[in-house]
Amino acid sequence: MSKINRKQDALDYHSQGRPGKIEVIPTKPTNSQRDLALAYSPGVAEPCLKIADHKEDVYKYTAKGNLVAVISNGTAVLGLGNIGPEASKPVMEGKGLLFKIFADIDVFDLELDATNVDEFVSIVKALEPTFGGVNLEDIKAPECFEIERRLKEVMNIPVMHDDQHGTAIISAAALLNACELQKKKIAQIKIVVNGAGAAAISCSRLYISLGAKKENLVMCDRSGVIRNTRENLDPTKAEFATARNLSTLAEALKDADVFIGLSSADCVTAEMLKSMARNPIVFAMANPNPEIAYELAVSSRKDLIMATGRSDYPNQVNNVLGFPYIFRGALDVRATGINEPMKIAAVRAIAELAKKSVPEAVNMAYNERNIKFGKEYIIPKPMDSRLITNVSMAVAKAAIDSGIARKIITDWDAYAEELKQRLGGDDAIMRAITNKAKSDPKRVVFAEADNYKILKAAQIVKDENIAIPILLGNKEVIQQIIEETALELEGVLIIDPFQEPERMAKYSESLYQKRQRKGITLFEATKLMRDRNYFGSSMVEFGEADAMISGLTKNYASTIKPALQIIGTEAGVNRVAGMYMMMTKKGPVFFGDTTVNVDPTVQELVDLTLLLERSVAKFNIQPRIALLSYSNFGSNDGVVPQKVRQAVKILHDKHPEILVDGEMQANFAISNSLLKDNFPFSRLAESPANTLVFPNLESGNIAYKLLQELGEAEAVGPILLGLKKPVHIVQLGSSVREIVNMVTIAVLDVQGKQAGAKPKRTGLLRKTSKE
Ligand SMILES: NC(=O)C1=CN([C@@H]2O[C@H](COP(=O)(O)OP(=O)(O)OC[C@H]3O[C@@H](n4cnc5c(N)ncnc54)[C@H](OP(=O)(O)O)[C@@H]3O)[C@@H](O)[C@H]2O)C=CC1
Ligand SMILES: CC(=O)C(=O)O
Ligand SMILES: [Mg+2]
Repeated sequence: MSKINRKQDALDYHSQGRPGKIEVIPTKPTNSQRDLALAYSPGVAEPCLKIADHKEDVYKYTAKGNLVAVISNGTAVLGLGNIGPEASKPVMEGKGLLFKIFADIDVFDLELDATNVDEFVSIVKALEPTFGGVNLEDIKAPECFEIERRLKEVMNIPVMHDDQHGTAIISAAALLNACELQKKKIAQIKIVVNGAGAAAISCSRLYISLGAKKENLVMCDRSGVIRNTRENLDPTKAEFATARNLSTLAEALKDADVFIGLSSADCVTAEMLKSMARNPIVFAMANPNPEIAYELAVSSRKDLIMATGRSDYPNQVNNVLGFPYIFRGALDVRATGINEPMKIAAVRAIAELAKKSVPEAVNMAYNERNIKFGKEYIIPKPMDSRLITNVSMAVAKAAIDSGIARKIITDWDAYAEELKQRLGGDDAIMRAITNKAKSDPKRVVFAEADNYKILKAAQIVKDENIAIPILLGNKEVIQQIIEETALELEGVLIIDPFQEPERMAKYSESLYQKRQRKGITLFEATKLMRDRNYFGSSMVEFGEADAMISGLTKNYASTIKPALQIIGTEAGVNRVAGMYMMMTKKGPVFFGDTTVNVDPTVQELVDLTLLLERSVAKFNIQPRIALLSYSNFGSNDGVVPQKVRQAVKILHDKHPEILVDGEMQANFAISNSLLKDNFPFSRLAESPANTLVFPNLESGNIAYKLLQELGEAEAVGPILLGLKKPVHIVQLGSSVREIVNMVTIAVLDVQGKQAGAKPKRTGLLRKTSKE
């Protein structure tokens, strides 16, 4: 069941919404007649003429310099074999996605119906005017060698067959580090390479150029050990044919120090590994499944270092660690190719990075306390944001030093900064937030667990280790949905309030104690407790869960009421509020209040601003707050501008340490220059606001919904602010992704509250002065 389910998830991931994984997005304004006249005819003729005069200007006026072609003919797709160009497209789109998120490189993936070498070479050669670089991918050996050699000869842009050189670079970095840890000298190690294709041949060549001895290397293909007595060997296999009297992989592995697998799944046994020399190194890199399963390998002996190509085990030796950064460095200096010094520089940079102390973000990303150089960390993790600076800069320097750069970098600090900036953006923050949640997952009770979307979200947060779900509802109904939809929620606690008389009584009594002077009798409290929002809130109140998620099937008011009655507000806060984190192209922007306070007074606006300020700071973001209206600093005298102006005055007087200003119009708040040019005195003149306080619920609510629906931003929220313990309410009809995001926020909220983060300032409160 589990496999079917995972497979279906992968299919859904690719097919849902816009099919596939990538799209093309314009980078210039396109909203007026003038824009179009510039973008296309007649304006476009001007850059055409410039480029016609001076070809190099193509880098100045077009996207060529940041555009890489990922090209395959589908003849060696992962370890799946010759499955054809169409079937290779998901992998190529996947590479496009990785190029973009890890190095901000744009990709067109091109799947060619061309297995003939001449035809393939002539098609790719003709593409040179379009691209800044070419990543050849999943093209089988031996054709791939000739294809790459010929293209490098005739093209003047970087061309790299990644299965050859990317794999060689990454695995060489890992091999150098593994040798160091196992106290082996590269010149002496006995290496067995299983596979004699694109990856295996290039890896072997690179190991030799780093000091390994060809006579110590034995290579195998499907027919076993490649011996120099074999007939009709193609020249690349012949290069590694051995004179030793060996025929099978099992024989070759006896007393070997290193196993390099670049072949196919499950062709190595535990017995074979047991026969290797002491402290062996095993890189089983076939994708998607390695030559020997990770668990089987590590249980075969204790002294080995084990790596695979997979992301779900330690030591992922996968070319994703290299290609984004190698091309980034090559493009940035407009290198004419990717040569040996650039490859060696990448090897060294990757190997060295693994020995440096790991930033907290990387520990968080992998939910580990202290990742450090050792047998289970021989190579950096793909989510390590230092890769872009360390590897790209090393590659760029090597290109300049070896004389193949057409653009010289002189200010390396500025280049490092530029590289870091490329990793910004909305996904980066959501990834960081998710990683923080994973570092210390919490128990989250789902009040509406008899709903497929909720169960699906529970499955995801469980699988991703974001939270420990607790499901509330009728057990049979929940089990039935789980079975019908093939979800995997074994071991997850399901609680049916009706089967919990003791809890019911305890919670009802507590509610009665809290509300007896507000019109609730014990009978009524018992009746209310049948509502799972009351029951779930009580679990949170009694510490039997850390947070509750609800609201998918009920309106906001009826979900928030139980939380307010049972849990109540933080000390000093007498009014909760709702905030959205809008993931915009300019980064995250926080909106408040979007869900609770209909028409706040001046003081309530002040309180709301303080609550938002504290909440945004918890995301490790310095809040830059604009109080919005339809007027700029007194330019209009309406009731709303006046209210906002007064709130700003109070904030400036009483909280001068907060970066807040207003009243101002929304475009002035978020523009880079409008405020500076027109109101240079503003406290926000230097850079745009990231937190927007709306004058009333209407405007906040309309603004976020418009942005969301127009596809301008993903909305994460509403994040309920001001409750003593975390209850978060998703919007009626939210998507699974939105629910998962909300759970992530809820876990973060628990972490913040449990860390004893005492409010620096109280939020929506009137008791500020007493605190
Ligand atoms: N982790 C990573 O980053 C990367 C991993 N890989 C993996 O490496 C593998 C090979 O890819 P690539 O070189 O591009 O493909 P190729 O098609 O060019 O080469 C495949 C080679 O593997 C050999 N082979 C296949 N099955 C076996 C087996 N059971 N025993 C011995 N040899 C076998 C083939 O032998 P024969 O010549 O007899 O047909 C051939 O030599 C794939 O699984 C791929 O996923 C590739 C690139 C990067
Ligand atoms: C990772 C990769 O490129 C492959 O397996 O082919
Ligand atoms: Mg590949």
